[in-house]
Amino acid sequence: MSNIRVCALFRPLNSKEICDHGDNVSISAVDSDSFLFKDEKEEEIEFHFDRVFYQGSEQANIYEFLALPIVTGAVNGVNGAIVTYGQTGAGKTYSMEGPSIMDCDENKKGLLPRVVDGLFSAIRLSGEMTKYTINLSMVEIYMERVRDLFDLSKDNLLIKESRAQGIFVCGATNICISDSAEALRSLSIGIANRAVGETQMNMASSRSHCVYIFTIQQELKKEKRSGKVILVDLAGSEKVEKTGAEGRVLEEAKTINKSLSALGNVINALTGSPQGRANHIPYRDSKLTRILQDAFGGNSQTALLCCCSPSSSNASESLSTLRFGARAKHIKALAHVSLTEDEDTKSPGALPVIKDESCERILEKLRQKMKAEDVELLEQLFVLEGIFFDPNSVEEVEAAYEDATSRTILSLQRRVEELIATVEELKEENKALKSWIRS
Ligand SMILES: Nc1ncnc2c1ncn2[C@@H]1O[C@H](COP(=O)(O)OP(=O)(O)OP(=O)(O)O)[C@@H](O)[C@H]1O
Repeated sequence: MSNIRVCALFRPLNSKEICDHGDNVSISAVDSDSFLFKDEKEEEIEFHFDRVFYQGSEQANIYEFLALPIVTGAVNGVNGAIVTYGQTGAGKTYSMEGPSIMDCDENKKGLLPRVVDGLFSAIRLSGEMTKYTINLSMVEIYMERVRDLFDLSKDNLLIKESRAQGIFVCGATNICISDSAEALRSLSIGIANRAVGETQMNMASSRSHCVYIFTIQQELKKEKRSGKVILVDLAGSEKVEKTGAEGRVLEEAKTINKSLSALGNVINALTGSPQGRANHIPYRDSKLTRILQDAFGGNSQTALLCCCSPSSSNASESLSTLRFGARAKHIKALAHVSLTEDEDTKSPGALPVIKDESCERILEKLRQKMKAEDVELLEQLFVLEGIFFDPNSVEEVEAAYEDATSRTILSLQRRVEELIATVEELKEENKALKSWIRS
């Protein structure tokens, strides 16, 4: 069973599209989960998704189908991510925020305010015995730098991993929210800060990924659980580099392309894993995939909303968005509950025992396969790279080891190149000195 939901969304035609191309659309609906798409050569391709939201769909229906299961999961300790993908102007931010995060018509409210309401109503329904704490952080990824949207002075944050928190943005402001109104106020501050940062850097919001992280901790007697919902409004997926862009715009486009490709590669690796064998998943190839690691891996539920313009004038970009979504639909992963550190190490429950056994089994296999000094090197590299993780398989350990060693080899190669250059410079200097002495 696949625990990723992939939906396609077609926003209404806008006035420019109508003015330039009339009401020519590239899609014709078959039913609620499939449609025919006409590409630029007028060839028809049939697409199937978990659900298709055609023009005029209700925001409430998108939330209920795509996000509600993730909200319910997060309140029960299962991580989840909701990602909007598509070209600039395709409706990603509208789907996420609605026309405005505050003061918005109830029907038009986007996923974010609905997720907030959903979290608090799930908590209300769960009874008074359980104590919940919800924290919110908001970061933006621009040119592979992670910036805190609650504190713009923190503009190059690191992504780390710990047993207790899983993947987290180190040093990001975490706001404890106690009700929907407070959450919306905080979100609107983050969104306003994003606009301030854009002006400061002369950058458009469509060129950065915006990441909203809700962490939900629950405590019942001595039992603690934690789940999180990550919402990502991705940068525009359009192929800017083909338009002859140069300078910073080209650099931005390359960086966005790289991170979206990394997202695609992670999806491919998850999709292409042969049964029963853990593939190496290249989460570390971009900040985006690293932040999403525990939302795309085993412990997660994922939702991808592929936003498209219905206009035939945008057929090429819409096709690439739909292909991305179609590929993602094959992700297979098993959701399970996150236990906090206390429970992880102290509880006599089944999971920690399984983990200990599997760790011991992995170490034993490594000892058989590798020399003692290699195992030691592996440990040192993990400390150097700040890798703390719970290996689920020998393959995972080996993949991380390969990652760390290839980066070390790369940096050693660079050092050797630098030294060769220095030797060449010294030789030249030596030659010059010798001829100066002779003359
Ligand atoms: N479902 C929708 N219903 C009505 N209008 C919409 C819808 N989706 C998008 N729009 C309108 O289309 C325009 C572009 O949408 P939006 O800003 O969400 O695009 P985007 O994909 O987030 O672009 P960017 O990458 O530039 O941030 C907005 O003016 C928005 O109001």
